[in-house]
Amino acid sequence: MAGPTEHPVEDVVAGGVEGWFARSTHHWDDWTLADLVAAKGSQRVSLVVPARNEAGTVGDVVSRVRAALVETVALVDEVVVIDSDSTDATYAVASDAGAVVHRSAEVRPDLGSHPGKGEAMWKSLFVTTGDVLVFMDADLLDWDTHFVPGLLGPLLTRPEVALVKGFYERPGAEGPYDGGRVTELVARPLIALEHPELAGLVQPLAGEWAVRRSLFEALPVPTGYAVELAALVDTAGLLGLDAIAQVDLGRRDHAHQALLDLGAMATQILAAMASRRDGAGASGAPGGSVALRQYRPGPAGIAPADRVVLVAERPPARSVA
Ligand SMILES: O=c1ccn([C@@H]2O[C@H](COP(=O)(O)OP(=O)(O)O[C@H]3O[C@H](CO)[C@@H](O)[C@H](O)[C@H]3O)[C@@H](O)[C@H]2O)c(=O)[nH]1
Ligand SMILES: O=C(O)[C@H](O)COP(=O)(O)O
Repeated sequence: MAGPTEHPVEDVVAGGVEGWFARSTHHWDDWTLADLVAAKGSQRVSLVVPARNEAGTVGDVVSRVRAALVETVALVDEVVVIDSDSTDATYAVASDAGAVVHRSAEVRPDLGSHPGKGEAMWKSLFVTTGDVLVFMDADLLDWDTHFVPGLLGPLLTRPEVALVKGFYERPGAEGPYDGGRVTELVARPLIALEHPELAGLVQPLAGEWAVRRSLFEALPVPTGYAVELAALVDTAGLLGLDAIAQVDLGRRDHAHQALLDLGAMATQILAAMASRRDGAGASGAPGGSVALRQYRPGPAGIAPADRVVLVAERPPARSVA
């Protein structure tokens, strides 16, 4: 039986997406390291790794990138871990591996502190020196250092590109290009409904992406997990779709969150898109939260489990004194 979405895709997705995909989709080995070091010139590159309780994996991420891209070739100028309120040994492990480590809450304490990945990324703008920032998750299990030069390729060689998104094969229950549960059930449907121009992005939620500082500091930044989709939507709105490119990075696997935790991530993404749709709060004051009621087994049967999901956004960093 045909499913409800099985119409010819050309009837549904604007033709512009196909053109963008053809123009703006690259492969990580389209450039050699020598090409990229030459194209980099005097620009500075910062690798930023937001990390919350990633003591088991962050050391490997830092030490491998440093060995391949800082010590062997001069492509990355600094490896900065933003410790996002970790309660484990993330700070010490990352520092021992050679990263410059900052606790998110201690960066610009005058601006206050919020929990969340987006907050850590926003705070990175105040402690990094790169003209280009490359973000990478700290919980990577199956990955390689070519992710970083791959993400830099379009930024260093195409002046019109301001944001580069990674994509990869990722082992999933539904096949290698299963985007992940929130990607398939929240992000892609939202893109279909509200931002069909972004439908060419293979992994819109990927944590591996690169951006020019001049762009990232002009964007409002959700403090939680909506930072990725918001950056895509806001970049396309500000600079147009051709400011975005994507790169096939090969294969990647990461640690998986529990379904109910992904419910909180989905809530943050839906809130950020609602604020953009309704024109309220895209650069709004911090402090917003939503009560998410979920259910778990309790001693007397099913029991509600309420969690407070933070949906605050930071204003563009360049608007902050
Ligand atoms: O409060 C937090 C939560 C997470 N992280 C770090 O952010 C990275 C990604 O977090 P994770 O919980 O592994 O995210 P995923 O479930 O894998 O979510 C995917 O989808 C999210 C929504 O787009 C992206 O933010 C992620 O990078 C992407 O991997 C990791 O290094 C975390 O340690 C923080 O720094 N602070
Ligand atoms: O990208 C996503 O959708 C989320 O990170 C969840 O991914 P997972 O289903 O592979 O855990």
